Parts: sequence; C-alpha cells; structure tokens
Amino acid sequence: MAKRIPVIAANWKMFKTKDEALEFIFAVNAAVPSRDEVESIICAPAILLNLLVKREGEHIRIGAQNMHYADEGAFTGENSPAQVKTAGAEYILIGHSERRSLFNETDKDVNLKMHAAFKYDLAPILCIGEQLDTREANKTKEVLDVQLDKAFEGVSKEQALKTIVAYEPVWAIGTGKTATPQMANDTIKDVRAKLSDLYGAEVAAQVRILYGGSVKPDNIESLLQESDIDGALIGGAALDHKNFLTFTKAAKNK
Ligand SMILES: O=C(CO)COP(=O)(O)O
Repeated sequence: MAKRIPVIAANWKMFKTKDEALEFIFAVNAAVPSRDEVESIICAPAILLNLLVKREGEHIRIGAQNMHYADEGAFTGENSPAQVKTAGAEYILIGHSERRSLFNETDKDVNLKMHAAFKYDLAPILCIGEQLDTREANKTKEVLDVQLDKAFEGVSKEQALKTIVAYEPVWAIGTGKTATPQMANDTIKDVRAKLSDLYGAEVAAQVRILYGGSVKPDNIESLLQESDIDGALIGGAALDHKNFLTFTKAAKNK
C-alpha cells in the first residue's frame, strides 16, 4: 500500500490583508518541502485566492474556505464552485465547525458541497468534529459516524479517495485545549473504521485524515508521531509563516 503523503493545511479564517498574505507566501514559497513529500496548503479567504495563486511557488497549494453548492445564481455575497476553481484553488474546506455553528450549515449542505467540489474538480477537505458535551457523554463515535454518513452520501469510491478528512473536536478549536495525541489518534482510527465500512479497507487505508484544534509548534511532532494522524489543519498558529514552515518540516519527518 502506498504511503499516505502528509498534509499541512493552514486555515487563515478571516485573517490577513493583501500585503500580509503576500509577505507570507513569499516567505514560505521556496522553503516548504517538495509536493511529493508533504502537501502544504493555504486555505485563504476567497478575495485573496487569485493573488496567492499567481504567486504560489512550485510546492505550495491553495484552497478556499467555503463556497456555495449551486453552479450559479442570485446568492449575494457567495462564491460559486466555478469561481473558486477558476480563481485557481485546488482544495475546498467543507463543513468547518465555524460554518456549521455560526452560519447554520447542515449536514445536507455539506453533502451538496461535496458533490459540487467533485463536479468542479476541487479536492474537499471535509471537516468533522464533536462538541464537548458529546465527548463527555461518550458519544463521539456516534456523532462522527452520522456526520460521515451524511457527508459521503452518494459519493463514489474514486471521489472518496480524493477527499481529505479533518477531524477537529469543536472544544479544541482556538481554545488552547488540544486533544492528547492518543485521544486524537483513537478517534481518527474510528473515522478510518467508518470509512472502511463505507468504502472498504483499501480505500480507508489511503484517505488522509488530519487532526485540527490548537495545533502549535510544540505539539505538532507528538501528534504526527501517531499512526493514523496524517497531518494537521491549523488555524491561529499557522498565521505565522515561521510556524507554517515548522509544521511542514515536522510533516516531512513523519
Ligand atoms: O479551526 C481550526 C482549523 O480549521 C483550528 O483552529 P486553531 O488551530 O486556531 O485551534
């Protein structure tokens, strides 16, 4: 079985002006590991995509953070899949917990966006995660299984293989609370088991599954040492280009 190439994805959320984005990309372009060693991705606000795509170095990849699932239409303020694609993005974050909780995105929306991503040849980074009360009630697997069932409804094996899953416990996002590496790995193993139920063991063994939630330079190595954690989706700490490079180097050594 081919090795799973590690992924480091920065989620810039609603941070960085044009000048700050340029400073970042010029700082990391030549310094990240090669694409066949690590997939180094910047998920940027839509308005910065084109700027970054024009300047991305050979080993950097650009993703968007959200899109509408419709081909086009009267949806003021939204971006279509074709707009994201033709801006040059290769990846799309789908179902981030901030989209789910602050913008009322449902599992159905997530599924429609998955299909829109495949239609426009964008690789989905599908975000799933549980709330604190779910974890405390020992219902994490149950909740994640439902999120996965719904997100992957109607998705083929070939499409599933193009998907990156990001497990982000909601209680660990931006809080400074990280799941312990072992806790994250155990949950990610459950996610892989669910993918195996849906698509078979061979597909499940190839899908990259990331951890996200208060990843920092001082915990990235211990997280990546775990068997099933294939990389990280990082918010706050990845706004700093030096940290981003630290994360990509840690992934190269996985
Ligand atoms: O939401 C996240 C990445 O998508 C995680 O954010 P933090 O790394 O800031 O906790």
